[in-house]
Amino acid sequence: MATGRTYNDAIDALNSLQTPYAVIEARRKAGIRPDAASVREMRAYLARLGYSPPDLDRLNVVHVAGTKGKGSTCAFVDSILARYQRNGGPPRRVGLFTSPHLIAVRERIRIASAPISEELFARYFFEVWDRLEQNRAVAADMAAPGSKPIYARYLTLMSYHVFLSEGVDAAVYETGIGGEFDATNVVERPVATGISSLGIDHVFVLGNTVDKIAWHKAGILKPGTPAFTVEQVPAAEEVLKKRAAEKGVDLKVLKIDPRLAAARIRPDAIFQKKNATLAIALAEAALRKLDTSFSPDPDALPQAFVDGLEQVVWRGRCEVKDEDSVIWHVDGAHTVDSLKMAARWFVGDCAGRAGVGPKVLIFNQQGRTEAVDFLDGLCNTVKNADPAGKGFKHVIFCTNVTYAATGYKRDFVNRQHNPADIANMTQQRVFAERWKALDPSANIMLIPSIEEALNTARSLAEKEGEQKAQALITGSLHLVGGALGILEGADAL
Ligand SMILES: Nc1ncnc2c1ncn2[C@@H]1O[C@H](COP(=O)(O)OP(=O)(O)OP(=O)(O)O)[C@@H](O)[C@H]1O
Ligand SMILES: [Mg+2]
Ligand SMILES: [Mg+2]
Repeated sequence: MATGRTYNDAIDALNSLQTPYAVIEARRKAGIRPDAASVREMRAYLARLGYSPPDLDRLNVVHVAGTKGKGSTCAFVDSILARYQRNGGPPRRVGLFTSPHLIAVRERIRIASAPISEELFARYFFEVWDRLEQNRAVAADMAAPGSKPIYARYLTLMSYHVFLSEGVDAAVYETGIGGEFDATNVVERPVATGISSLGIDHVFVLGNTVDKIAWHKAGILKPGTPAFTVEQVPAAEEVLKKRAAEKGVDLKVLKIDPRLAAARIRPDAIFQKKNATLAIALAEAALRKLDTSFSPDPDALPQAFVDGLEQVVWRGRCEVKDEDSVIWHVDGAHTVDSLKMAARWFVGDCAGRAGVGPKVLIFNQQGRTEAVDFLDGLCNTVKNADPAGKGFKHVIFCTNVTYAATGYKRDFVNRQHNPADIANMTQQRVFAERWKALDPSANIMLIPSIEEALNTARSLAEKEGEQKAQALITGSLHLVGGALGILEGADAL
């Protein structure tokens, strides 16, 4: 481990906690999946830090699981609570914990909607590090003494320390993977729980059908805590209801909130209305607990709610950046369903602009072999929306390596993928093959880094046209974060 104690040192130390590719592969082959031991382990680390699960009650946690829309829902809740507080109500300080990060690791831990500073991150990171070292013997029966939790668990643990130390009294938590065995599931008495849209993702860990996946997500439901979800496919809804009943939880399945008619949410799409509906219910449940004078109006949203929904900032999702030669459409979708949403949003936005130039796709997804099946919906949605049936003119498959010359930005170092696959662009070749079958007329390119992919799209646009090219960057939040970092300067947050 590095001897310094700067933010960069903290990120290097954190990266050393990533499970290496070889270990992941060995586990996968042996069929080892996370189980109840992971939450036990989190409790042990919490004890080494000097906390017990009841201490987390001070955070008044709003806990969100789901396949898609978790982060968006959490950002809405955070934004609503922030506006409510500015109007003079509680909470005093709102914390937000999300994953993954887009541009810098510290985005995952926010206070008052802003990522904690590099200084604060470094300080708390090493406080956690030292306490874990000093208290190796504590709860040694629940986690190996001397060990540190893996990356995502470390950040979860650290977030509790940050929020408790900084006087946060309402904290919105996005689960990492699943729910039942997720690191965030050490919280025992959240003030509200929510399950956003369910679909297929993380099949190795969670299972390959939506009912198995629903089982995991329902693991965050807690007796005595108000629980909400949005309308789901029947197989998922059935499991959620069954598990809720087993726990004695009254799970409310929400239809799109009619009060949303008063708020202009972006994008104006059903999926986002579902996220907003869930967020409203969660914020209302949290405020009932935090503010005895709060009582929801069934007919209208308070202004703070409307403002919170309209002014939320949730980067990397349905973003447009208008440059001289290219209009960049940026969205971090990375499942079959969400990529269809992203494609629909892209064609809708292009259709709303005068004089649309050639369409360019920049796509990547690393480490998931099933990602090749993401392409069909993406390709067809764009082709079908065009009166002449034309799809993307240029299709660029790149890696998630940020820069051509210097490689990964520190915050994006990822030891969980096979380095040989990245060097050989193995996955990108499979994508190219599939796209050729889907749309033989497309100009398909393999480009080794995000920086070069953006430059290629720009120079194609400059060479070809009077009209601006329309580029869609999607498939991976790492790709999108890297691209935004380059488009805005590396420290843009
Ligand atoms: N309810 C939804 N249903 C389907 N797609 C959605 C939904 N909400 C958001 N999306 C799409 O998924 C992308 C990611 O959204 P968000 O960050 O809210 O999800 P998430 O659940 O936090 O995902 P992850 O943590 O796995 O990246 C968005 O850019 C959008 O394209
Ligand atoms: Mg996910
Ligand atoms: Mg997320």
